[in-house]
Amino acid sequence: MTIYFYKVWQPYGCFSNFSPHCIEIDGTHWPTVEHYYQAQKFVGSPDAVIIPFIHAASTPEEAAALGRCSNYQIRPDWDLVKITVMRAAVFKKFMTHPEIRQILLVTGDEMLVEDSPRDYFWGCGLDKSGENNLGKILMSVRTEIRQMISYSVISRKELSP
Ligand SMILES: Nc1nc(O)c(N)c(N[C@@H]2O[C@H](COP(=O)(O)O)[C@@H](O)[C@H]2O)n1
Repeated sequence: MTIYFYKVWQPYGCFSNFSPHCIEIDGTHWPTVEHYYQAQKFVGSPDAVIIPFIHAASTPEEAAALGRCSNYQIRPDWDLVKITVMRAAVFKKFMTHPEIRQILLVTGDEMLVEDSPRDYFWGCGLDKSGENNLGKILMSVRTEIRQMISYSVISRKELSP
């Protein structure tokens, strides 16, 4: 059975990048994956001054609005790096928070799909034909964490709620 997720307050809302699960990457603390992801659009760009404002945004929605503002110039290699950037952040989120790691692992081998009606890249889009790259990342993170458990890189005990 395919598992659809989208908004934070809906079932499996912890799979959304807008969920309130902080991450630390390269020594910087980010309130959500969305804050980190949106800020990375401007690393090395002429508009890098926007990064601290995205970092300080009071909600992920605000961070996303700043990151999507067409007045600011995105780094030229963004399309090449955005999947790698997103995967690193999503992996960090599920390594940091054992309670949602457990939710992810309990989905077994089910297909995970971001049910965004507008986003055909990260989600499946309105007609479900989208690329679902966020769902693919979550499934790949799930596989990686499972492998780490079987190699005992993280202990089974650590996975107990
Ligand atoms: N929960 C949620 N609410 C929204 O309004 C969304 N658009 C999304 N999708 C996420 O948006 C991010 C993509 O942003 P860009 O289009 O690249 O600026 C990404 O995190 C999607 O998962 N989710």
